[in-house]
Amino acid sequence: MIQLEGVTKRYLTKKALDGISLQIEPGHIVGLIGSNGSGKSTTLKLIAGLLRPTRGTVLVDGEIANRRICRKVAYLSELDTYYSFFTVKQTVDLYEQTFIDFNRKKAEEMLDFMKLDRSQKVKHLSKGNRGRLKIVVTLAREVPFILMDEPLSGLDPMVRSSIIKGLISFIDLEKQTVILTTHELQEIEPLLDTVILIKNGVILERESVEDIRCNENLSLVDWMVEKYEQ
Ligand SMILES: Nc1ncnc2c1ncn2[C@@H]1O[C@H](COP(=O)(O)OP(=O)(O)OP(=O)(O)O)[C@@H](O)[C@H]1O
Repeated sequence: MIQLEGVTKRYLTKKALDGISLQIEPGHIVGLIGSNGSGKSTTLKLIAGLLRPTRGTVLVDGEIANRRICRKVAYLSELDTYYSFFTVKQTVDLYEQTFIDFNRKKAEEMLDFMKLDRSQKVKHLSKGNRGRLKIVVTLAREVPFILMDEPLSGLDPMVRSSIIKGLISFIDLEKQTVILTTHELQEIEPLLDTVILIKNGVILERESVEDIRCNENLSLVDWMVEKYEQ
């Protein structure tokens, strides 16, 4: 389980998160949504143990989230963090050597699914294909928590839906919890079961996607706009 209790994060004078509390139970796919600068990436980095809260606590399975939490958490950064002179295969090799939980067979299946050329250098990949590679190496890790910051960024609209459908088959919801941030609400809607809406570092709402669709009869985009305007 992921627990944030009264978490504030300041960057020098900027308050990115303002006393948020949040609990995410295992086996969910949660979307963190909100406008630019609302605090989504900061929340993921805190759970990944890459940042420390200014105030409050962040627990992953009861453990304080610090750098060692990467044993339990796979994190897909919004930035390109790979060695550009490595090939796709060498990048996957590096991940396999770094993480004992890395499932090479799953990675190979995903490389095929993503239609990635194993011999191509990362620096020669298109932005969309670099995005696919990030998804492969993140989801090939068999860890209880998967955090993805803008996993659809750079993917063209024609492939987003099919990649999202593929993602579902590579996630084991019996054992894994996924939290992702995205602005591609329309495409991501079928993947999510819960959304958490952030505005100015504060959680505005948390709701099940099914309730938004069936009870409120709204798309995710319309729901977000409505809540933001209130
Ligand atoms: N390293 C940093 N130093 C100073 N301010 C930062 C830093 N990182 C983020 N911020 C600020 O903190 C706030 C929250 O940023 P964050 O990246 O978490 O937002 P976000 O919701 O992920 O935005 P986006 O949708 O644009 O990716 C923003 O105002 C941002 O400018």
